Amino acid sequence: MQITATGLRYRYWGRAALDGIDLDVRGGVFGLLGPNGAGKTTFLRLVSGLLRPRSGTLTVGGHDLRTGRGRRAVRRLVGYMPQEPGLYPHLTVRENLDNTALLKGAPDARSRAASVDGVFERLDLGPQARTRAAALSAGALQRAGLAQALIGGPRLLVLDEPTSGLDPVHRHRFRGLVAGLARETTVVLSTHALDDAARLCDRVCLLDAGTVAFTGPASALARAAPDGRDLEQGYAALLGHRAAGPRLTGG
Ligand SMILES: Nc1ncnc2c1ncn2[C@@H]1O[C@H](COP(=O)(O)OP(=O)(O)OP(=O)(O)O)[C@@H](O)[C@H]1O
Repeated sequence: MQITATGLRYRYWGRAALDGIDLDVRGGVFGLLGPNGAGKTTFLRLVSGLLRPRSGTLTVGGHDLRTGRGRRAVRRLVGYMPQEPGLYPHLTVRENLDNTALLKGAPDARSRAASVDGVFERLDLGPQARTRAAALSAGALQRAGLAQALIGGPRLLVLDEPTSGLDPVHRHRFRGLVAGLARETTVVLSTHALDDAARLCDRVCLLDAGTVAFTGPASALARAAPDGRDLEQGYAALLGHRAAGPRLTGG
C-alpha cells in the first residue's frame, strides 16, 4: 500500500506538530523514530484517517486524506493500534474483539465470530479468550490490541509503539508476529526501540520536532555514528547535526 506525504502539516491549537513532511512508503515495514513529541503519533493518526491534514497532501492507497470521503475509505483499509490498546477493562478479550468486529461493520453474529476466531488463532490468544482485559499481562494486552487492529483484514496496519512495556521475550515474539503479518500487509509503526527498528523495518524515518531528519534503511542510521556502526550514536548524531546541515537521506 503506497503512502505519499508532501509538505504535510498539522497543528494543535496553532502549534505545529508536523511542519512540512515529505515521505513515500511503498509497502513492507516502515518505522517512525524520533524523540518524545517529534510528531510520530500525529503522523500515524493522519495516515489512519483519524485526523485531517491542515496543509500539504497525504494519500493512502490513492485516497486523498484531505477529503471526508478519502478519510472514510482509508479508515476501512486500516487497522490502527494506539499506544494504549483501547479495550474495555471489564469485558473479556472475546467480548472486546466481538465489539470491535461490530464497530468495523461485520454484518451478523456469525461473521463476527468467524473474524474473531481467525485473529485468535493467528495471535495465539485462545487461552485468554475469557480473561477480562483488566487482568491481562502486558504481553497479552499488546496481542489483544494487535488483534483489534487485525479484525476486518486491514491492508495497512498502523502500530503506535507496539513493543513499549514488553519484556525482551515478548518483544521478540511480537516482532515475529509483525514480521509474519508484513508478508501480506503494509505495516507502519512508531518505536523508541532502535533494535526493533533495525530488525523489523525495511525503511525508517527519523522525525525531529515535526520535520524529517532522515529517511532510509535503519542500518544507514548507524553510518552517521562516529564509528559508523552504533545505531544509538547514529540516531543522536543525526538529531544533533540538524541545526548545522540539510536533511540526510540514506537511500
Ligand atoms: N491532542 C493534542 N493537543 C495538543 N497538543 C498535542 C496533542 N497531541 C499531541 N500534541 C503535541 O504535538 C506534538 C507531537 O506529539 P505526538 O504525540 O505526535 O509526538 P510523538 O512523537 O508521538 O511523541 P511520543 O514519542 O512521546 O509518543 C507534541 O508537542 C505534543 O505535545
